[in-house]
Amino acid sequence: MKALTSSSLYNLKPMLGSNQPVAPATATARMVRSNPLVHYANGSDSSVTNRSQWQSSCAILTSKVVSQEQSKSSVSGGGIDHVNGDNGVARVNLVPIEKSDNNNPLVSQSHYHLQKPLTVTDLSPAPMHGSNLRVAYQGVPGAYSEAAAGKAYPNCQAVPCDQFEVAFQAVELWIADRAVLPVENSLGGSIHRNYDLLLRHRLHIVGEVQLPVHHCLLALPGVRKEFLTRVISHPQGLAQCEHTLTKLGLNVAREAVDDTAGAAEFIATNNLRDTAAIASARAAEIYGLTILEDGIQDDASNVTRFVMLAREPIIPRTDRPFKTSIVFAHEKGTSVLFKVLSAFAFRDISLTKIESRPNHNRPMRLVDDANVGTAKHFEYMFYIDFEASMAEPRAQNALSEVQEFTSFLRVLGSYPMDMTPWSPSTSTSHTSPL
Ligand SMILES: O=C(O)C(=O)Cc1ccccc1
Repeated sequence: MKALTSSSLYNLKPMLGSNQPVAPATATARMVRSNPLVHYANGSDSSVTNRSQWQSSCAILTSKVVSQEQSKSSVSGGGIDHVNGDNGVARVNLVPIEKSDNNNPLVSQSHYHLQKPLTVTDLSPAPMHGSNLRVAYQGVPGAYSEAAAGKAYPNCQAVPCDQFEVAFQAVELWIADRAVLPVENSLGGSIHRNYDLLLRHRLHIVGEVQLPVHHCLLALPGVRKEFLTRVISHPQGLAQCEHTLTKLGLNVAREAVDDTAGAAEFIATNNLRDTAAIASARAAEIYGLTILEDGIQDDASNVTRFVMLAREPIIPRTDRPFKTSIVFAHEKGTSVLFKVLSAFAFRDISLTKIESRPNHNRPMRLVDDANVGTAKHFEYMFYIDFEASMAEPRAQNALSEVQEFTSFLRVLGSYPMDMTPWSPSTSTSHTSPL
């Protein structure tokens, strides 16, 4: 059960030329088969491929920030995905191939199929129901991100990756179709490192999932709490159970690892009888651990929000509630934030999130004062989520206005809101995908 690593991606890179539309699927098939895949039943994906209209409105709003990186990715990200549905990476081959010999057993049927001319049907975007969609997540089977992938795309193949960076690259290199990324938690707030990743890469948010997170304390069979000298988990897992661990008398060392299920796997693989993991009940099942304590999160309504990322944006719609995520920075100036907020308030657009984060590219603003010295202020990036679709004129107008006050503005995505009825977490919610 090996997760994708940056070195396994590196080995694939030479095969993934931008003018070789078939290569990614070949690489994927090989990679995916050697990796644990999780198949889910049913589901739907509203991804679309006819996106020229939406891209042009996106382009207006992001024209200030088109980077080299983006132009590169739009070259390799275009092509076949546009004509043949979101998952149809290898169904057509735009490179002319000589007609094959049908009687020749060496020529496979699927190869022959690639030579058929395009038809009108090929040009209409195929509805995407999540089937065969490869969703990259950080962690190993049993991780919450895997459950989030299953909730968003119930029919998907979840592709484990050893780091978030690798999950992003898996999508960029066509090894996966989506990446799933936890971005905030009801207890711990925003997961800032992941917001930074969103900015460093050019993937688009195409969906969100709110997942009730129900943590368990797991150990090898026969191990009792008194034996424990250490608890390991993802930093979010440790933070979300801090008080409960203390209440349970577990004043033992806490150690952070890359993901919750990875912690469970680590204990099982190394036969550690002095260590427990904070992870899901599903992780206990997969790695043969027992549940010492069930539901150890400090707050029963512990929810994590995940976003789904793709190479291309989806076309925003108005027939269901949409959310839009943006990030912006502004040159120094008074009341910019007030003006930005009023652009939404005047149009009755509700904000669901606003957050600032020091700007890595321009961390400091120095203000000289001859008499006193040099004042130093952090420069900030602002992240805003608002409840409107970019297909709505009020959202387009608000962003045009925001653009006037800002030096940098990027639409991270306009996507359907997760409207599933809310229920507190239960241990069964993680024994199988939702
Ligand atoms: O480590 C995991 O399982 C994750 O998916 C990240 C995470 C950790 C704790 C709560 C929510 C998500």
